[in-house]
Amino acid sequence: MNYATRVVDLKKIYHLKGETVHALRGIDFDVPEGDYVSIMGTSGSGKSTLLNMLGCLDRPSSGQVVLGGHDTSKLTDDQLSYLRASRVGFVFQSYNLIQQLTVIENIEVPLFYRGNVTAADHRRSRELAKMVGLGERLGHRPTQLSGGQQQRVAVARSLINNPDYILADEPTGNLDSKTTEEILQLFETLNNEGRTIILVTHEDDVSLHAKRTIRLMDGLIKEDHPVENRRSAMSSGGMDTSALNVT
Ligand SMILES: Nc1ncnc2c1ncn2[C@@H]1O[C@H](COP(=O)(O)OP(=O)(O)OP(=O)(O)O)[C@@H](O)[C@H]1O
Repeated sequence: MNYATRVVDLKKIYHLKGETVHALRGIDFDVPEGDYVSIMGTSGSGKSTLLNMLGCLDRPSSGQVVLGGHDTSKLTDDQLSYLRASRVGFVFQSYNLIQQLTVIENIEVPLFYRGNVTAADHRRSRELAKMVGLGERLGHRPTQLSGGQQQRVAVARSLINNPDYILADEPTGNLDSKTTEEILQLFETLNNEGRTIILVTHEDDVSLHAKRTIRLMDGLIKEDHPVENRRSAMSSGGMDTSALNVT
């Protein structure tokens, strides 16, 4: 089996003003390619800390996160940044779009970290915009878009580098229920096309759309199980996914 990532005895200790916080106390799990995992847990259970490790935003105190064959704890800052930019697609609760840039420019932002942007890249960003239903709004700026549309831009941006997985942090936290369903439908379509998704959420309703739930408690995994009675957000009609180019 191929794995998008493997997490081995992951520990994270923070030192703050003479205090030691054991945020992660020995976490083990694998994410096979094509999985759709929701990470849940009460406030302070370690979700953000784990997300930071999976997103190569921080390093473990001990243990491993293996991504693309690399143990991230062994990489230099530059290597870690490169891995982050090339192998992880991020979707955040607050979209994190650049207000001065258009839809198409926002989708292309991750390419600038990689270096040259080719004509093929421009074609792909247009196709991704179309795939998320924004083909007619390429020149709009974030303030001219609804919350759901902004999150669609963020999803398209997360895919521009053909990442190993999408890491979504409360991606529907700012959206109403109808728009939440639309974004979850988009994730479901992407997962059906083979994309691996790791999603952090507080909401049971959202986690029921994933294939599997990992529940953290006090820095440890309390539960890791397939989702029973999985919900589908798919409605008739579907979506144009021809730009996804899943490999
Ligand atoms: N930079 C830091 N320095 C010191 N302690 C930290 C730091 N970041 C997190 N912690 C502590 O680590 C523990 C886990 O925090 P974390 O933010 O990962 O939890 P969480 O599950 O994401 O919570 P929430 O749902 O409230 O965001 C908490 O006790 C928190 O106070």
